[in-house]
Amino acid sequence: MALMVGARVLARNLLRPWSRLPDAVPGRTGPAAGGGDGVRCFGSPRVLVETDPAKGVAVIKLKNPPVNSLSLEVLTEFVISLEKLENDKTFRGVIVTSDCPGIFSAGLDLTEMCGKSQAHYAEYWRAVQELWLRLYLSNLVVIAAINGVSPAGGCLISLTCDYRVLADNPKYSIGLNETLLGIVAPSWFKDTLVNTVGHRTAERALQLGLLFPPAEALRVGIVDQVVPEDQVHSAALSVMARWLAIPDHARQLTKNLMRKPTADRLVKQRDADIQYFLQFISRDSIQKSLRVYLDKLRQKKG
Ligand SMILES: CCCCCC/C=C/CC(=O)SCCNC(=O)CCNC(=O)[C@H](O)C(C)(C)COP(=O)(O)OP(=O)(O)OC[C@H]1O[C@@H](n2cnc3c(N)ncnc32)[C@H](O)[C@@H]1OP(=O)(O)O
Repeated sequence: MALMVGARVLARNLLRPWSRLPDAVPGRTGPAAGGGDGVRCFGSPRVLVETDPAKGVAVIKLKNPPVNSLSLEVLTEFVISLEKLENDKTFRGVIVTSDCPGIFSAGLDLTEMCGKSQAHYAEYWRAVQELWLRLYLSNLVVIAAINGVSPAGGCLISLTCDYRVLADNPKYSIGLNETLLGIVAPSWFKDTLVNTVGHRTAERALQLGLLFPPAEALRVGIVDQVVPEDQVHSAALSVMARWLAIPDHARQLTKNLMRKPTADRLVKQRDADIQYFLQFISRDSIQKSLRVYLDKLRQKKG
C-alpha cells in the first residue's frame, strides 16, 4: 500500500492541469503573481514554482507549514517541479527558498521515519535519494536563498545547490545535526558536506551535530554569503546573473566533473543504501530516539 503513495502523488500531479508546464497552463501571470511582469506560477500545493521566462529563472518555494518538513509528498512534488524546469529549455537557473516564515526546512519529516512499515521506509528513503541526486546533478544553476533555520535535511538541500545565500538572523542556524537525534548522517550526506567545507570541518560538525549561526556558517564555508534578511532574494538573483553569464555547456560539464563521482557512489549502491536505512531505522533503539525527540519538539509548546 505504502509503495503506491509516491506513484499516486506523481500521477495526481501529472494529471493536474495547473501543474503542467507553464506555457501549457493558464497560470497566474504578471504583478499579481508576485514577481512583476511576465512571472508565471505553477507547481503543487506544497512546492510553489514562480517562473520568469524572460530571465530564464524560476523560484521554487517550499510551502509545507508549519516547518517545511520534507514529507514524501514534498519530496515527490519537488522532484516533479525540478524535472519540469529541467525539461523546459526556457530555464537555466532556479532559486530554492521557503514560503514558511523563519524556517527554510526542518529537514526530513520525522513522522515518515517513525512507527511506519518497512515498505513505507523504503519508499521514503528512495524519494530522499531521488531528490538529492536530481538537485546535486541538476543542469540548472541552483541557488539556495536560505530564509530560515535549516537543520539536517534542510541543510542537505542547501548543500546540493551551487551557491548558498543565508539571511543574517541569529536564529537561522544551519548544519547536519543528526547525531543530536541519535541518528547518523548517511555517507552521501557526509560526502556533500565534505565537498563543501573540507574533511576536518565536516568531521567535527558531523560528530558534534553542529548547527552554525550565520557568521560561523560563513566562516566555515557551509554558506557562501550572509546578507540582511530583506536582501536574500535580491542577493540570490544577483549571484544567479553572474553564474548565468558563463556558457551553459562549459559550466554544466564542469559541475558534472566535480560532482558525478560523489553521485555515482550512491547510484551504484542505491538498493543497498535503502536496505541499510531500513535496518537502521527499524531498530528499537533508533525508533525510541526518534519518538523521544519528536515528543520533546511537541512538548516545547506545552
Ligand atoms: C543510515 C540511516 C541514516 C538515517 C538518517 C536520517 C536522516 C535524517 C535527516 C533529518 O533531516 S532528520 C530531521 C532533523 N530535523 C531537526 O532536528 C529539526 C527539528 N525541528 C526543530 O528543531 C524545530 O521544529 C524548528 C525547525 C527549529 C522550528 O521550531 P518552531 O518552534 O518554529 O516549531 P516547533 O514547535 O518546534 O515545531 C512545529 C511542529 O512541527 C513538528 N516538527 C518539527 N520538525 C519536524 C520534523 N523534522 N519532522 C516532522 N515534524 C516536525 C513539531 O513536532 C511540531 O509539531 P506539533 O504537532 O505542532 O507539536
